[in-house]
Amino acid sequence: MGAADNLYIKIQSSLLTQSNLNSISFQRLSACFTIPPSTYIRFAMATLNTTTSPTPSVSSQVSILDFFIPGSTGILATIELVLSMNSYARPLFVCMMLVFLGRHVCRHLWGLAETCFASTVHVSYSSEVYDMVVPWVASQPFAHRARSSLARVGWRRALGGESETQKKPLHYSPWSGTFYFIYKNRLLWFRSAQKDVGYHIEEVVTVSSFGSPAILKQLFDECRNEYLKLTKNKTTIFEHQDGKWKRTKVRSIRPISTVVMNEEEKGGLIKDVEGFLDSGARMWHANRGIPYRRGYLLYGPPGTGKSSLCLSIAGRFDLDVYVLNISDVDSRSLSTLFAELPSRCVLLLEDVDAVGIAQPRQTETDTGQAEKESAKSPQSKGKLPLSNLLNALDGISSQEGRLLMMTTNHIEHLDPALIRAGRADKKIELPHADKDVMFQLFCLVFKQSKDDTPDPGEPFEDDQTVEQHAHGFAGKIPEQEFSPAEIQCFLLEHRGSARTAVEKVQPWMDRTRAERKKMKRADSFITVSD
Ligand SMILES: Nc1ncnc2c1ncn2[C@@H]1O[C@H](COP(=O)(O)OP(=O)(O)OP(=O)(O)O)[C@@H](O)[C@H]1O
Repeated sequence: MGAADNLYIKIQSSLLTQSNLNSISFQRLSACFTIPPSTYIRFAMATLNTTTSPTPSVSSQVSILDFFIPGSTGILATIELVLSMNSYARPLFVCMMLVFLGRHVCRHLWGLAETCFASTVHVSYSSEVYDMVVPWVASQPFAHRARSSLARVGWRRALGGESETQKKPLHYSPWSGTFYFIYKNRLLWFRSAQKDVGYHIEEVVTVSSFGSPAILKQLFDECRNEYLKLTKNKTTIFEHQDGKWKRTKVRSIRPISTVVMNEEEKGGLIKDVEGFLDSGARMWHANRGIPYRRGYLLYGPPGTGKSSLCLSIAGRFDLDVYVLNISDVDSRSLSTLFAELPSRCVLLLEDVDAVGIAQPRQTETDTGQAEKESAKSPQSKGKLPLSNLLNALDGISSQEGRLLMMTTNHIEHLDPALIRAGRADKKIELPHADKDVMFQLFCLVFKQSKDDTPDPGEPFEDDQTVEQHAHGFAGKIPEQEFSPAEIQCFLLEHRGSARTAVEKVQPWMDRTRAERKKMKRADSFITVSD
């Protein structure tokens, strides 16, 4: 048995003679020497069998010392171990200890220098700044060399910076660690970490540098410019997750000319929005004490272009769209979400007649009572009291300068308070297609645009021919029977030939009517059996 083994036995025997102090010392010592506990126990048992002296040894005093100065047993044991080593092992051991201690000292010194001299910018995952900074970081050479990274699918596509043809492209960003890089001749470092934000763990990234934060601001400006370049001519859509807005999609702007509707109504709407977003409008409203907000209600049957119109308006005026899903939000997150809206944006409430708002309506001031009742009633479970929504729409926390767009298929089901003037300043109906809408939809699909690649298998039809067919097409379909979505769907099936589309329209109408009848019958069957 070597000297080191003797030492374990000596110390261990003393540890076992102590009462509850022993377990503490035992663990510390075994951790210090990285000896498996089983080996330790074997030595200890052997010692117990041979050492029967009832008087406390020097080692037992060492164990008591450990109680007062934690870790002292380990240090003393290490010293004793080093002294007992042979001439080759000792320098090796000392070197290892020096490296180990050196690393600790360096880490502490670096931490101290960071605390005293470094500037840091923190960015949380839920912030839009994250989408500006992390893609920039991921595109840097140091990120490609990072040995620890996080892989994601379709991340830059969501930013609009990638062709849609790639299937599930993978993207990597540095993850879990400190990544140093040089930016404008300055040393910067990037870190990512998980932070507990109360109800969930959120990723937070930081970028730091020594000295003034000016260099970090330059970097963040660059990231922002890149982001704006990527999202130029795009409409960014935000949805809420865990009570926070999160960018979910970036779509190409839909030109307003592609939304086919009554031209007078469309022109009126564009003019109204233009006037509202005018540079002097905010001051004009403030001077007159009128809340600087505007609301629109778009109503009509499904597939008549309500959502398309909202998106086109947002694209036309370079506004982001914030989609509020009423059935998925409680009163508390509702006010946070409203407070966090930017000053110029479209707030979209789709299908406001659908589930999600608890009825009957409470008085607007009685919000607490309303919430209690909505929680009690099984039917309204998960529903938001209407009073809360109304308060959020024009309460003090509601952001000025936002455009509210509400869509519904059933205007008759809406509470008058929700669509009163001031909340819905303009009400626009999008009905089923009339002759003009059919004509325009036909031209939209069949007229050649400069970006089209002609299909060599199909005969070329010039604009005049297409218009002639369009008149024929509109003449065959009765007004107010089919939605623009249905007509568009049919036209796309025959997009190779305008002539064929006109020829096939009658069988299509018969088929669609038969399908509707079938669905109605199935619907009434379900209702009766309910
Ligand atoms: N007026 C229209 N002009 C051009 N395209 C339209 C029009 N109406 C519908 N469409 C097309 O039909 C599809 C569905 O349209 P959209 O979602 O805007 O209808 P909606 O009225 O919002 O429907 P829903 O009430 O079911 O939400 C889209 O692809 C859109 O391009």
